[in-house]
Amino acid sequence: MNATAQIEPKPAAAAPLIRLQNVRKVYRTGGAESVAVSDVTLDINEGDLLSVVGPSGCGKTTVLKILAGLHSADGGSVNIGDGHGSFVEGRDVGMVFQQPLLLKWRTITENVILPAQILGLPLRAARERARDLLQMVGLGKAGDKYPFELSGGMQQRAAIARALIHDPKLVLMDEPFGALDAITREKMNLEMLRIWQESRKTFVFVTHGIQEAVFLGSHCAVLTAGPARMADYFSIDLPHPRHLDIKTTNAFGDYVKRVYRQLGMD
Ligand SMILES: Nc1ncnc2c1ncn2[C@@H]1O[C@H](COP(=O)(O)OP(=O)(O)OP(=O)(O)O)[C@@H](O)[C@H]1O
Repeated sequence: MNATAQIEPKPAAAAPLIRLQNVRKVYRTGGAESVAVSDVTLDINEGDLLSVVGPSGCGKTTVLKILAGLHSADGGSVNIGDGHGSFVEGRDVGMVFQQPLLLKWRTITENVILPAQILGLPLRAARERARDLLQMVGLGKAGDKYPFELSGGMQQRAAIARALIHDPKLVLMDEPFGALDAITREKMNLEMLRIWQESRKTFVFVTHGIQEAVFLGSHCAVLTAGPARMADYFSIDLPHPRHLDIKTTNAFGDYVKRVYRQLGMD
């Protein structure tokens, strides 16, 4: 070996966008305490789609609220961004809820640009971006319509476009397809994967649906209730693009069984 050869330093692995370590949240009401989340530890890298799955009351929404900066944790640590003020919750988070929550007196475009207006971003650019986003979510012709003219699935697509209008780094989705019928929900799952890949954003997707969690996720966190804790966290190494027939494969079934096992349902 040449003694003068330079040894190139190994590039440092990129830091995760989000690091939760032993996160705990206790709600206190009327002198009573209830542990909503205990001991959640996970990393979310930029560009991941993390599914958070678990039964009602296991603390999924609480984890989202902590990520959104709406609640602080009572224990453990929450690190988002590089710690130098480059991540600002109001600006860098987009949210999608179970209901689309569109303002009925505004057109779809006017609904989509609302977060940009609230943040004081230039409106002309926001309108242009809204046009592109509506195209991306399959609503290219619906910008001038009002919410009542759209189906539930279309309204939820508009809500996804609205969550992306201010170009957030992180998109938090709380059971966004829970109110849709089964067939529309399957279609929205396919759309969701396409939107995730096109937008190149980091998504955290809360669901009760075990199959939905496995189908969508690049990673999956399983929370259990009573006591609320994180039971499992793993990456889902199923190939992309994912089509619905992947659900009939053994590999998909193995991930689903893993979640069932953690929830005591095997
Ligand atoms: N603001 C609050 N004050 C007191 N307790 C709360 C509050 N919010 C949630 N909880 C309790 O904390 C626990 C976790 O609630 P959370 O909403 O995070 O669960 P979840 O998994 O999202 O439930 P679901 O799937 O039904 O929406 C539940 O027992 C709930 O009753």
